[in-house]
Amino acid sequence: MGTISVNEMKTLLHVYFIMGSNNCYNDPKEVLTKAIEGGATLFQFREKGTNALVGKEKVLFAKELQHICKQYGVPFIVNDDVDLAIELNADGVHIGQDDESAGIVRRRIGEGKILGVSTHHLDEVKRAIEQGADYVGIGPVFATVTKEDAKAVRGTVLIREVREKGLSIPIVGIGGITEQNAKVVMEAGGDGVSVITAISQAENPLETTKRLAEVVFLNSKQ
Ligand SMILES: Nc1nc(C(F)(F)F)ncc1COP(=O)(O)OP(=O)(O)O
Ligand SMILES: [Mg+2]
Repeated sequence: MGTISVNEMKTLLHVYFIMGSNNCYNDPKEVLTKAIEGGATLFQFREKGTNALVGKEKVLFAKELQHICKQYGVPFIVNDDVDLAIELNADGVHIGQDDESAGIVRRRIGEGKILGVSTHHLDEVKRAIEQGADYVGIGPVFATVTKEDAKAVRGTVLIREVREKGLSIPIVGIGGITEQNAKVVMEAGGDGVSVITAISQAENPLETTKRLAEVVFLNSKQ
């Protein structure tokens, strides 16, 4: 199987739920199930930070969430941990600027897997494209409560800049995104929004995801 098409990747990025065990008050398996039933189009397993699971517990937890994604046909992406992604035969990986280079990770996972890269400047976006990324995460768009070492809030400046340069790489915004502010990400040229807290700590993850999906759909360029 070759790399995913740009249009298919853009569709998958519409409502990109990201979660780890330490992002939830309630049962993470229940939260993920509700988010998918509410319309989440892609899931990223991001187990890191305070009280994150490690070792065998992390692998078992990842397998449980991967099983839920498989039941609903939602691709399962692993953050940072390329070895775990390969071990689980995950649908892809997401790496940051401090991880292995995108070129090396692309060679390790092969052409048929999804490769996402975090970017904060135009040169990082161009390098990600050259090295085989299927999408880029751009942020933090708004202040984030989740990522302890987040970079400066950038708004949608870089999303606009990438589009003004005529680059069609699929883009997902990240950082403090909610149903109230998701529209600006789409208007700037984003293909979707990635969300942790707004869904993982929602009173009703299904309804919250549904409303977020509606905002994205109404403002999607596709
Ligand atoms: N995890 C992410 N997912 C995305 C996605 F595009 F998928 F929305 N964009 C950005 C990040 C942040 O990635 P990174 O800079 O490595 O930090 P961390 O590993 O702490 O998440
Ligand atoms: Mg990372």
